[in-house]
Amino acid sequence: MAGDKQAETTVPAEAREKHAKLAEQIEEHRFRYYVKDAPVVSDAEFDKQLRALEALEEEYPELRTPDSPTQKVAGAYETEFTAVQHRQRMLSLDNAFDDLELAAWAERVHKDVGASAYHFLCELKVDGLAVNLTYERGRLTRAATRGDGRTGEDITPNVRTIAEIPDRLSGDGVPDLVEIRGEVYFPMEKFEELNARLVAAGDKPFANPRNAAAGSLRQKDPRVTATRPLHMVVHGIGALEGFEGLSRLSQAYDLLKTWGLPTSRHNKVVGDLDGVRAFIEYYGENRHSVEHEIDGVVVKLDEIPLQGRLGSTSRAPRWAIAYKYAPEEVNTKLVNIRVGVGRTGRVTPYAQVEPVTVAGSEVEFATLHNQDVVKAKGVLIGDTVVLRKAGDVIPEILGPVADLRDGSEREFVMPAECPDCGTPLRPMKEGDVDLRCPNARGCPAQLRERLFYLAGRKSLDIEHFGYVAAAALTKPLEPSEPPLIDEGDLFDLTIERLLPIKAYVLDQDSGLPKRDPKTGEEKVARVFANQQGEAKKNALAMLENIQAAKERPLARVLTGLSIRHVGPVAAEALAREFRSIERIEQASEEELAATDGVGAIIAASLKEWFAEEWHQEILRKWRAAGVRMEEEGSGEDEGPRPLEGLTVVVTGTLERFTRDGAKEELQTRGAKVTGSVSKKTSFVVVGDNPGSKYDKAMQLKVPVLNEDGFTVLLEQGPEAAAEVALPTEE
Ligand SMILES: NC(=O)c1ccc[n+]([C@@H]2O[C@H](COP(=O)([O-])OP(=O)(O)OC[C@H]3O[C@@H](n4cnc5c(N)ncnc54)[C@H](O)[C@@H]3O)[C@@H](O)[C@H]2O)c1
Ligand SMILES: [Zn+2]
Repeated sequence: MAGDKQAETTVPAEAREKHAKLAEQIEEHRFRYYVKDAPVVSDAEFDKQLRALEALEEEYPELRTPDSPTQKVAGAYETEFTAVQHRQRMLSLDNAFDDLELAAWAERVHKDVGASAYHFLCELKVDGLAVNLTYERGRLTRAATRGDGRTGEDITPNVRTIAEIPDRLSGDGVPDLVEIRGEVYFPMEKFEELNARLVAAGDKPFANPRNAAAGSLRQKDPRVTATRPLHMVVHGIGALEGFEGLSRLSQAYDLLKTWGLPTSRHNKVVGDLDGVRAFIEYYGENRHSVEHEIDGVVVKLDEIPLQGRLGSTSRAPRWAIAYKYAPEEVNTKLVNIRVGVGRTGRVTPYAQVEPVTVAGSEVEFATLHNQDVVKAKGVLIGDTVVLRKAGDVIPEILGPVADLRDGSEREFVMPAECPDCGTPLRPMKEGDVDLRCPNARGCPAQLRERLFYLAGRKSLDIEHFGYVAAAALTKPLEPSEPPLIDEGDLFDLTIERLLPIKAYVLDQDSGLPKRDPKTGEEKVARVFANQQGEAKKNALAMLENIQAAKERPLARVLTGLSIRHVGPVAAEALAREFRSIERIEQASEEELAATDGVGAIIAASLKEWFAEEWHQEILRKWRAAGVRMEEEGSGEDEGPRPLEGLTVVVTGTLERFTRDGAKEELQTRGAKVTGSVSKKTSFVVVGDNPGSKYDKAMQLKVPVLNEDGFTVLLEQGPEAAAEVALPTEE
């Protein structure tokens, strides 16, 4: 405050207390994280606390004492491992949470570097734990954790169990002594398996893969570590003796690779900050195509002599910065595990959590797949859990924060009966993990999901026919008889039947009634009529759109029948090959299975579907209502099919046709289009940059057509095309 000059020297007691409390909390979290490998708050929450402490010290610099958590590399604890000294200190990294902070760092570097030319080395920030490997005369003599940066824990026997880490360096120029720094990580795809094993053995599961890496490596018995699929990536060099002339870190990595060390294939040297930004953006979008979890990007000055000139603070080098991505993991409470009924009757548990915001959206539900997955994850109802939302992917629960349990948590029990219709659940086939409600016709939930799918984009695409309508038509509160007991009467719906309907307004994600945010009551609405009892515009539009949907192509109608395994792609294949529902029904299982893009499982499923009497009834009603049951132009008035019997491959870029366009031209003339060249191929059509298919055609002496030849094939047929085929060499 302006007039309060004197107060600046003394820190208010309140701030001092707040500082002490925060510092203590942070130390506690670090202990749980680095020693117990079981943090109780998310990294984002931890980072927030640390930033709050920094802000406090910014305001009252007196509080920034050397033993403040902001000034230290975390991790000086008494543990079960022998303490060992690092030859050179292992530092932490300063963070940038946005482009401004990144640019400010680059600005400082630019100033400090002076007139020298320099480059940025971009690396991925691997989410694991840091290790220091000492090699003497090429032999691994010691491995240690980071600890407080000077003293770490001796984990040599544990590290020796990691296959990727060489016991002996190979190749030329191996130095007398070198400290290799890197990150040990646990692959995401093995994580659930590990937790399943731990839970089965009565042990505590890990909350996320980073804790699994740390917990697996820091085992007293290295034989346990040996059973864990740990990996490592190198990200630095400490002490180095008997080796001269390293000028660039990127080149040093190349050298380490020749010695047999696991370096990263994702590193990139760039000339300026825009290059760094492009790298950050690229991996922001492709975060999950990397073999390990990443929580950011580390940008380093590549020139080693310049690194030396910039030096380090007490906890981090000035020549590097960690750019952190938005966190994808949060901790929240698992309020309940519910079960939902899908379109094919599959009953799946899903998690209901205390609503949290993660990766930019509010999450209240997360998938749990099936009852075995719930067990494997080791989560209990009432647990604090780690929830992960990666990009557009459906949110999932990673694992429980077992250390926060108070005994009130309870295990999830899969219900024995369908939550919607009460029918006893059972697996479809013996040995299936998934349970199903076998009441396919009468289960209102299954019908609701089928109708919603049928009205959706992939099928009949009926505008104004959404989830709420699907629910209202299948399980209204009033009248007691629903207008639809299966799909059969869909096209005969009238506005008179819709007007009296009152129903819950359902939420599409959970299938639960939405609640009024003020009263908390479940929302009930007259779905199709306004307050005067007249038809809503949307209701009339929906009915109109239902009528229009009768004209949709055969493949879409087929998709809308919700035949198991028959999605849009299989439906396309069936429509193309058989051209009417009747012919699909009459085809033998072998004929169906032999169709490109169909196969035995779909063939069997089709046979099963047609065998149901109520399915036949749906087809009869739809046919009577005028729904398209045949491909346009099929049957009697089918156009000429001059390319019937030919198999054609299209490869490379054509000028006058898109790939799909070329395919369609061929298919409407009766040719079969496939993706690979064999002896049975009649023609290969090649555009620019045709690649290996062209070579294959040459090898097998299959006639090859260029774009002009392709036009001849379409317009004049196979004989004329054969005349203009390109000469096969030799
Ligand atoms: N949840 C909790 O309770 C809790 C407690 C303590 C710490 N943490 C988390 O741990 C992290 C803080 O730990 P920190 O101080 O070690 O800092 P940091 O993890 O932010 O950065 C330093 C570390 O990054 C690692 N790293 C990964 N890839 C690297 C690369 N390519 N080049 C260089 N280093 C690389 C190194 O091990 C290095 O020690 C934060 O993410 C924090 O949220 C969480
Ligand atoms: Zn049911």
